[in-house]
Amino acid sequence: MSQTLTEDDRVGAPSGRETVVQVADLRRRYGGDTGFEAVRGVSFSVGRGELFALLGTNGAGKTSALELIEGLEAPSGGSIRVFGRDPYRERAAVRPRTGVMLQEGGFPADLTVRETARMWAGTLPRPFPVDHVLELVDLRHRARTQVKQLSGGERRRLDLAMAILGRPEVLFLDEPTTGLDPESRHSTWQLVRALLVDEVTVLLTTHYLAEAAELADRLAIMHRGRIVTTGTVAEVVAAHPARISFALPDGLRPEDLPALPGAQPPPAGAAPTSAARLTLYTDALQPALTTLLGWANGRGVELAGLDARAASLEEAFLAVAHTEETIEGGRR
Ligand SMILES: Nc1ncnc2c1ncn2[C@@H]1O[C@H](COP(=O)(O)OP(=O)(O)OP(=O)(O)O)[C@@H](O)[C@H]1O
Repeated sequence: MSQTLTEDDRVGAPSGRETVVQVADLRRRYGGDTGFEAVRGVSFSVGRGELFALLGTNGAGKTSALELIEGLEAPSGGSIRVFGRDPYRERAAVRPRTGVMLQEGGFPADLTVRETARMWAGTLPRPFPVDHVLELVDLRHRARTQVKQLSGGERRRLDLAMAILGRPEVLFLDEPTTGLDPESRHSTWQLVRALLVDEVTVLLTTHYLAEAAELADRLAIMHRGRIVTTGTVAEVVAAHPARISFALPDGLRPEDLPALPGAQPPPAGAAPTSAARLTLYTDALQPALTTLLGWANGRGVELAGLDARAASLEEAFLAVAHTEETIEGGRR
């Protein structure tokens, strides 16, 4: 059942770019009408040349949503448009313009890397030269190696090569750097950045928050089938309190400290603070720090190991993972 997009849904991506992917109230139910609903009303849009990251706890519904947007299945509710078309019903028109990197590539194990790439290139209307793509993912030196002899990380890079071989305008990357060593992960990020410069639109799922922080123009954090929070990395992080931690000077108790501006309780999922090292939370970091340092200077005490920082994406993620409350359909 497909739901019609409202006028509001048709507006461009928040960045002001042309909207390439538009998802409205997307739903996916496994096992018929009474089965489990893995995606429960997800809405977002992605502009041309933008990278949108779908983050979430295990089983949050990221892959289930991504597969629908790739056009592999029809949604049980809601609507998807890729280049203004339905990726499932109009698959023949949409598929040649997309590149898909699934969690498991599943290429024949007995073929070599180059044979695999040539075979795949043969199915595409205007592929890049095979060796150029193998070079991009640093597999040229493995071109004569059978797929079954590749390491896990090399297979992942072959999956990426196959996803970009057809010069896609939209690229779906489902956990593209899982199993890659740090160097390969960084080269994959560089490659993705180069694709973004070329105006390729990317939808990414990842468990590496650093990857999302590095690459994403905007992101959504999913939990139990819904988007709980969405925005740029800075927007998502700004909704969570900053942290100040230090060793409590000898002879002082937490009650002796001044009241800090914007003081907040510890967020859900925060590590417990120890008696020796105090951690305080505030949504007004600069005034809180000024108050604390003024107090310490006035008393002539040193706050050993003082550390003050804005919330990280990881803290925002942990808070989401611990919350039961969700915003229906997400914010845009
Ligand atoms: N074919 C299926 N039949 C029934 N339930 C399924 C099926 N595929 C996935 N699910 C369920 O749907 C939910 C969402 O799974 P999905 O793989 O989309 O989550 P995810 O966010 O991608 O998780 P992960 O981070 O672990 O990859 C899970 O509870 C999962 O068990």
